[in-house]
Amino acid sequence: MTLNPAHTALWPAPHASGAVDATVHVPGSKSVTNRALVLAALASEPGWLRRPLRSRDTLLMAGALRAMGVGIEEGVDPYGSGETWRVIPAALHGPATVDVGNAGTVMRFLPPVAALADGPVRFDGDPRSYERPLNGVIDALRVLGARIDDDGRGALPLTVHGSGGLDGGPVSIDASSSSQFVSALLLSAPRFNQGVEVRHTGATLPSLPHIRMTVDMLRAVGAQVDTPESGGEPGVWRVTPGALLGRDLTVEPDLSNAQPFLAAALVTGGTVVVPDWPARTTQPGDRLREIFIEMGGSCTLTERGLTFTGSGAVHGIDVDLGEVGELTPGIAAVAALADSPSTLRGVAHLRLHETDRLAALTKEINELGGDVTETADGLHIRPRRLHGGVFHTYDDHRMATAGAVIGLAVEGVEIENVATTAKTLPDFPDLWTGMLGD
Ligand SMILES: O=C(O)C1=C[C@@H](OP(=O)(O)O)[C@@H](O)[C@H](O)C1
Ligand SMILES: C=C(OP(=O)(O)O)C(=O)O
Repeated sequence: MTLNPAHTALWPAPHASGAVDATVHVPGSKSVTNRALVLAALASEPGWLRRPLRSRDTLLMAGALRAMGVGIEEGVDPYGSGETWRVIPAALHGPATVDVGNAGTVMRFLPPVAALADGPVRFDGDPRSYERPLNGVIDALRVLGARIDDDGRGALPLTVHGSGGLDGGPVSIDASSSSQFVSALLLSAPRFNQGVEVRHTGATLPSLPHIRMTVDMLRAVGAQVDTPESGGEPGVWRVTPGALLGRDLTVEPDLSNAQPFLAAALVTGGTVVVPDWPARTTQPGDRLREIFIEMGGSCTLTERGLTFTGSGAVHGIDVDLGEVGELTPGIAAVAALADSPSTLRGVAHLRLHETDRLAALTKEINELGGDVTETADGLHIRPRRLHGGVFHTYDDHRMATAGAVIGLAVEGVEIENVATTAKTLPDFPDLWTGMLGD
């Protein structure tokens, strides 16, 4: 076996010589881009995405929809709003093959779309994608009328034998391992004959803001959705069948990808401005305005964007991150540099993300001299004086950006496979050195 040099290469994480002072234009949200692509593909007329994220996860989503017959024309808006994709819906069909990579959004959101296609759609992906839970989607689709061939593990690889439509109706699922099970069923449901009623039966439900994002985006394209928050039963979402509109949507910056840059301001006592930070959003990254303030920063949100400033002091935090799990690696990195211990709770499901993030953060921070222990549902982090060394990333974009944050404060940190940031932020190394003025 030959090793891919990109995966073994070490990237010397830049050490900050002083307080950062930068404006960072953060590319579009992965979660918004991939939902918008699915909804536009299922609409009854063409739609546009402005400033979509162009990264591995979103290109996989676009490629998969194209394989099922959808037209996606990539272009640049002549009037200056940047990259624009035109999505032209079509009758969905197999045979098709979908490479999900290791994108949760692709592996979960597309099997319901494939059930609406006419013909077989084969799903495969990176080795890690075989280990990520998909049972909630597979079992639910079978209840709703789909035929699926899998190997019985409730995971990839699998083939959805689409018959050009799906009955839909009521279904119960345990989405405690991923909110994406709920989002997946809701996104395609306007096209199911009876819509859907999804009832979550598990004890916990992670990443609620991402389910709200699904509901908001469905409503924005004309779907009727009843939710627990709109007076419905707790743990139950209903989508009425109906045609979806083609819309012109400008994608917000990815606030979870803004995290390492805000963290840079926090740990160096500097200032980072993120233009176009939305005044109102369902993105979980918006919670950083509270969390990083509690950890020592301050911020103002104006028409210019978010201005985040570190005070020079970094404090530990005791916080439940269940709703905003994808922020955990970046918060753990800051916590390792703080002046007091931290407890991060509510994120047991991170063991099933891109990698086992709780194990990976514990091992990598401890190998730099840290003192992190795993708990049943999170991490306990006692800050120690850290030293340089290799920070392994396990093909996890957020491990790479977390390591870069530590590298700002600790000399001699080298990130293995920084190229893995291409999953959601291919420009990361350039944006990072640009922020530091190199
Ligand atoms: O729906 C989405 O866009 C996402 C939902 C969350 O997944 P989980 O609920 O599986 O954590 C989040 O962690 C992921 O990065 C994106
Ligand atoms: C968990 C994540 O991604 P995915 O969409 O692959 O689940 C993430 O981006 O942190």
